[in-house]
Amino acid sequence: MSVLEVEHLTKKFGGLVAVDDFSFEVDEGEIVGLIGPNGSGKSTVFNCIMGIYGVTAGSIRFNGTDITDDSTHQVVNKGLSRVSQESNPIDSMSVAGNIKLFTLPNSIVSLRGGASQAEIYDYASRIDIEDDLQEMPDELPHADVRRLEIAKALATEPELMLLDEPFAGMNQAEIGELAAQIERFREEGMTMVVVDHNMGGLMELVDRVVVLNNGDFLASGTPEEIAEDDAVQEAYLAGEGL
Ligand SMILES: Nc1ncnc2c1ncn2[C@@H]1O[C@H](COP(=O)(O)OP(=O)(O)OP(=O)(O)O)[C@@H](O)[C@H]1O
Repeated sequence: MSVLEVEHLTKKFGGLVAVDDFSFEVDEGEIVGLIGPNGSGKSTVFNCIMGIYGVTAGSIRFNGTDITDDSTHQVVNKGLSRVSQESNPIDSMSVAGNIKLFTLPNSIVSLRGGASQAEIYDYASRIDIEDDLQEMPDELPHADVRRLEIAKALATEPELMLLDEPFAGMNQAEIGELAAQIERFREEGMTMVVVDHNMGGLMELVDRVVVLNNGDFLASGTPEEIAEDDAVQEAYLAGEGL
């Protein structure tokens, strides 16, 4: 069954068409790679799914329910979470505090709530930063700051996680470790869409790759098929290559 169905999605910024009648689906338990050259619309697709941008046209369904016009808060409550390209921890709060913030009820009148220490430890240990819980974010190495972003997303208990360039700035060993952790999330039952510029960290990880070019669907297939696809090669020729 499809967990996520994006149909004929279009997003315009003034006269600029960032996403142009783009459709794709994600099945339960899949890890799908969403790739495309710089500026092809990948992050905009994620922002539309998460209710951060209103869509110009098209529809988005999650577990069969229309979420096209939902707010971000509603989308997260339904079981979707996004790890953004930028890390934005609150530097005056510990790693544990940053994770807890994502578990607090979204209401100004709530005085209680949020995850217990044991739950926070559990979220952190799923991405191997449980030893960093008392650290401040600006004391952490880059890879752990990125892992904190993932822990924050895990803290909303997502069924489907959207990861925007999770491997950016990581060295080969860190990429391998993170890929193994993402694989573990799948074994725990999570479905994922991973955005990247190229196939680098994705080749071994994803079941299927969807390629965006100029905001439009270009190709879909296994990583091997996509690596050999002539249209994809051509789209990347002007850029950094696959
Ligand atoms: N908030 C915005 N306002 C205006 N234009 C935007 C906005 N967000 C994105 N765009 C434009 O939409 C197009 C798609 O951008 P987007 O960031 O989605 O691409 P991308 O594939 O994620 O790129 P990258 O790989 O470089 O992150 C680009 O031309 C970008 O300049």
